[in-house]
Amino acid sequence: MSDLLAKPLSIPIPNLVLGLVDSREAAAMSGLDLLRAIVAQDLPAPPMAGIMQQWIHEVKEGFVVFLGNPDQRYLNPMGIVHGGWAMTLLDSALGCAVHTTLGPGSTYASLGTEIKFVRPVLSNAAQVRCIAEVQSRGKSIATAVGRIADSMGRLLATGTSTCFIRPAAVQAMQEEP
Ligand SMILES: CC(C)(COP(=O)(O)OP(=O)(O)OC[C@H]1O[C@@H](n2cnc3c(N)ncnc32)[C@H](O)[C@@H]1OP(=O)(O)O)[C@@H](O)C(=O)NCCC(=O)NCCSC(=O)Cc1ccccc1
Repeated sequence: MSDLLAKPLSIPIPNLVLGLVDSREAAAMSGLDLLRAIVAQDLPAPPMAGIMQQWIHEVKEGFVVFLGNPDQRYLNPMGIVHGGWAMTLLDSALGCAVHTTLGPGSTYASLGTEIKFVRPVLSNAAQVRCIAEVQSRGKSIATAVGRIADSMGRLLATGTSTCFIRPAAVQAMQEEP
């Protein structure tokens, strides 16, 4: 994890195609395949990727890398990037790390995400990177850990998330009329 965070960043923002994946199409794919398709831009990134300037960059089972471009739109009255921006980045990355472990038809939701702000995110920080990994995966609960670093590899924040997983069979029953 630390090696990746130490790499300097110069990755341009992709020309994100924003939208929602059709729910039936999404349900037919594993979480890993769905997220890979979004990274490859074969499927659209969610609308919030454009609003927050945060997007998924790399994905493998139990592991994701998100990138984000903090800019002046996210400043709080104290002139640093609002903590919610970093929280959103971590919550997305931690949730997506868990999503990579799901089979077709399963769904998940974050139950709680905790963040520690180590250094302020500055709007001239160029680009930040968030790396998240699944720590444990049970039948219904998964935990993931992650960290955000700036373009110089300095640690900005750390976080953990607990996610609730709804297996495909249970999800299908809930969707029955
Ligand atoms: C400062 C402290 C809280 C304590 O740190 P300590 O343990 O005593 O350590 P230290 O003082 O050494 O500082 C560590 C490093 O940080 C650097 N640095 C610090 N300040 C600045 C600066 N201004 N600009 C640039 N850099 C700064 C400092 O140089 C050092 O860097 P270095 O190691 O030399 O390279 C630190 O943990 C921190 O900033 N955390 C992030 C908190 C955060 O961002 N929270 C979320 C946003 S709040 C929010 O949105 C809520 C809200 C909404 C609406 C309205 C109002 C509020």
